[in-house]
Amino acid sequence: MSIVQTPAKRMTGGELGLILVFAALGFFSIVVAAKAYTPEYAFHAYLFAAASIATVFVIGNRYMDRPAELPPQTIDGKPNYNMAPVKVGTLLAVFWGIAGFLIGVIIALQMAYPLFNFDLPWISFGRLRPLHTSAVIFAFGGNVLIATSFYVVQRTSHARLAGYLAPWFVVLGYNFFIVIAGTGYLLGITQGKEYAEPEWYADLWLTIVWVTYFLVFLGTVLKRKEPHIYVANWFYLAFILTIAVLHLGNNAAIPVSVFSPKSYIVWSGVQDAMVQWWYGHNAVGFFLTAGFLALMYYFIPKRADKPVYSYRLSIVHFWALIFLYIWAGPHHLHYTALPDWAQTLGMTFSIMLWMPSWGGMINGLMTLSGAWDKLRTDPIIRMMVVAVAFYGMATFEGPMMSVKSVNSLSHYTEWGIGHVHSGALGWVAYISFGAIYCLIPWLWNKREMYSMKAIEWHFWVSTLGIVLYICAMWVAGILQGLMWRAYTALGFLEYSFIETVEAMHPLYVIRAIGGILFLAGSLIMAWNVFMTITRAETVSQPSGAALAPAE
Ligand code: HEM
Ligand code: HEM
Ligand SMILES: [Cu+2]
Repeated sequence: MSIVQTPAKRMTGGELGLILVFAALGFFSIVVAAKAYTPEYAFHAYLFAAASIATVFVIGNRYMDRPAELPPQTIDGKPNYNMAPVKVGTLLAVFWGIAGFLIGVIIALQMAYPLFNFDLPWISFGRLRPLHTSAVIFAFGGNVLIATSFYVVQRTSHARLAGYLAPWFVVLGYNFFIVIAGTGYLLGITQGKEYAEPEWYADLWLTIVWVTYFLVFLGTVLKRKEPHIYVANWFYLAFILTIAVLHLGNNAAIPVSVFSPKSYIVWSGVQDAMVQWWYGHNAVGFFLTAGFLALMYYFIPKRADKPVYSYRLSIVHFWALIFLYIWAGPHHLHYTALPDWAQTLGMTFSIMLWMPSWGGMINGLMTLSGAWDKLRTDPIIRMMVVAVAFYGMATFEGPMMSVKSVNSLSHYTEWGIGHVHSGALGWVAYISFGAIYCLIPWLWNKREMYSMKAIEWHFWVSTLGIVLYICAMWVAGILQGLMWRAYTALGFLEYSFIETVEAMHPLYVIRAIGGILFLAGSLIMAWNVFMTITRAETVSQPSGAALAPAE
């Protein structure tokens, strides 16, 4: 009789540690819930408690079910990639995208027809607006960035994602932050800082998740089998690191009590405004720009099967972009109490920022040189190239709007909203859609997306939506700005405020129609994603992954 020796199964330090930490957090949350000052805060404490207890059980079950050995780093000499967190992140991105666009459509309708506020505080414009911005930027954009970064860093490093539970903690912990933030807005919990609305406890949680994200990403880069760190990874690293610094600086707040959701920011007066827009502007620069440039640098060359146009240009524009963005924040505070020199500094750096921005655009577009026909034949490439073109447009418009005399017209008007959405819909969402269309077949081992025809439809329907949206907002913005500053011969204001509001109405209706088209396009994408995963033809070697990476 022979005895087969199996290694004894042991809990890893991470499993045991997380079980203990979450058990403690669950207990602590119940205490906080019981003593909370407000029912809304108690609700959040219960959510923390429920999520903590669930996590303890999930980790325990996972430990019971798993073999004694952890998954190997390589199988037959090939890296054993960890794609499950990437899959979940990608699907969550599709889900949150639709949720965020839908809320965008609702607030667009509310601006055209105030009736849509239904006299309910929870869904009034003031609460839904931050829900929209957070859903599209942090929930949709954030999941796209986390999922693609975990995919790209593994493939370009030829290494399995660092950590065993850590990648799951990042994906699920981040999405828990989104739930706390979003439900908080509906219940009226906010610290009132644009794009940084969540209160202190949500911010603390995000800090822990984000540091883990940084460690997982960096750990994977350090394990790499490739001598080079591929350019997309520099952009991801800049994004992760800078967002951490911005988040800490702009949320330096002291809570009233651990039993209260309310906190007070340590900065005061115009310093607070300056820190807020140092944060806000660089959230655009590092979340909505650097992060998505990483997508551009991986998915366009990969899909087009071409190397990046210029390696040198990518280095130059990377460092220039990082150096210049950090100083441009004051362009959000023109003609305020901020010292004049700071405003001029912000304006100057914004104008300089045009160059490295277009450096990136040129590098993205020219990657297609010699393969321009793909624009006609491949709707996925077309979507990504249009995204880069919109990036170029938004980064031309931005420097222009940062010039004080232009800003005196554009500030406070819908022009800003037009600028935001040419960047957001045209650049951020389109490059994300392109990446999702590439990723889904690669992750689920399919030859292609289920329906190319549906991608064509998505492209054209949403392009029409974007054009309606941003043209309406440009007209609205300039009209608004000119009406506000029009004087009569006697020096009185030519228009009462309500007249300017009335003039906006048709343009708001057009914007809402544009938004509905954009939302419709994303629903087509969701259907296509579902059909690809469930119905499309499976291949043993997914087409995209077989190509040599474009290092
Ligand atoms: C169906 C698509 C969308 C619609 C209908 C929509 C609609 C709106 C509306 C009505 C506002 C408020 C405007 C105002 O207060 O005057 C807004 C603000 C905003 N949206 Fe969207 N949106 C959409 C998609 C997106 C996406 C994909 C992003 C980002 C990736 C985005 C980012 C923002 C931001 C950052 C603001 C705040 C702008 C500011 O304060 O200057 N939106 N959106
Ligand atoms: C060189 C690049 C850019 C520069 C210099 C720039 C400059 C500006 C300026 C001057 C404003 C108006 C500030 C005000 O009057 O309140 C603004 C607003 C904004 N921009 Fe840009 N922009 C750039 C690129 C982008 C891109 C690519 C995006 C999106 C992906 C974007 C998103 C936004 C957002 C969200 C706001 C609204 C902030 C708010 O809530 O008030 N920007 N930008
Ligand atoms: Cu800015």
